Amino acid sequence: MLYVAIKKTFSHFQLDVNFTIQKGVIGILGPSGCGKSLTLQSIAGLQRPDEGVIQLNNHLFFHSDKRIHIPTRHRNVGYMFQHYALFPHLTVYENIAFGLKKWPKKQIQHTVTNMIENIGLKGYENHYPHQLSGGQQQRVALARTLVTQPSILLLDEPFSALDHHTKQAMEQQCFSYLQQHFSGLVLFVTHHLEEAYRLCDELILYDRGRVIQHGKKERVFYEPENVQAANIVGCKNIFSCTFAEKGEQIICYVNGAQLIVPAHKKKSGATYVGIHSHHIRFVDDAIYNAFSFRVIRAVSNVYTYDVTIQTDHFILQASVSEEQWRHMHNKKVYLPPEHLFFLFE
Ligand SMILES: Nc1ncnc2c1ncn2[C@@H]1O[C@H](COP(=O)(O)OP(=O)(O)OP(=O)(O)O)[C@@H](O)[C@H]1O
Repeated sequence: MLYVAIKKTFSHFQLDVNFTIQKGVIGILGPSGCGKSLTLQSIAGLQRPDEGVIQLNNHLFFHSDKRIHIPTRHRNVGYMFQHYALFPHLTVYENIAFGLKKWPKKQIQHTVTNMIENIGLKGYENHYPHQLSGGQQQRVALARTLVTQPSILLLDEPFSALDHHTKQAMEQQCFSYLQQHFSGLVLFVTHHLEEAYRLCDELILYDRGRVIQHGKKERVFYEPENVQAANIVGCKNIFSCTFAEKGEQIICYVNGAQLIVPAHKKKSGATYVGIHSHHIRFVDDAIYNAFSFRVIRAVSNVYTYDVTIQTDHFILQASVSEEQWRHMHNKKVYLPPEHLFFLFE
């Protein structure tokens, strides 16, 4: 269990966050400069908050009222970031063994050899960092972090300096290694939405130094609380609306158009409605939520098209497959009620 409730003020920025996480891989997502790294640095003991509490299991790292601020070396935290430097004059073996100096020699040898095998670098023990690829260096960095058996792992965009292919391979290796060999909490900062969805169990969304939503990843992605949260999880269709309840349904009015939403999705006080671009469908016809449209713009990606379409009432961004793209032109655009969600401002 990790409990974080801290405040830190700089002249131009204020961090004021509060969250508790129990277990698993937790992602922190948010725009640049919203306080993600500052949070990780505070947990690691590299930044001292102005006030608050940080506690990992029974270990109090920081408590401003009690004047407790445990130094980094006594927190048993593994911290890995983008430009994590290996010692250039030490071999792979020596880099990984660096933090174990106080251990018995035999145990060091056993642990480091095992670790090198686990990260797939057997045979590279005597190589120096400059003799390794970026992905291999990052694996050594991860091994060096994990070999000390930290109670929590803090990952601050650790793979973002790698090329796309290496990054994906590293991610997969890293997280399957963690699944098998690491039972502690992992707190993972990323800008990458798909990465966050793939790798994390829970997500914490940040905006301007505050937590704006925290929950299971599916819930955060598919039921964002407010407009800012919807933006962070990549929702491109957000409309100001009013609505009226009618039995099992809600009629939602957007620029004069009516959208039907199931009543259980009601959120009192919400003033926006949203839908993800990949949930938009194209149909021959439907009783409701279907509109004639024209395509304003289409951008071809490797496997999909990002299409901007105009109806009489609103402009929509849809993400469609090549197959859908070929057959959509004589159809109507359809906003499935089950995929619409209400948002607070
Ligand atoms: N030591 C410092 N002195 C002054 N301001 C700081 C310091 N450290 C961080 N900040 C400010 O705190 C804010 C949050 O920084 P932080 O590095 O946590 O952002 P971030 O969310 O990790 O951003 P990014 O995604 O771009 O890495 C920024 O405005 C930054 O300038």
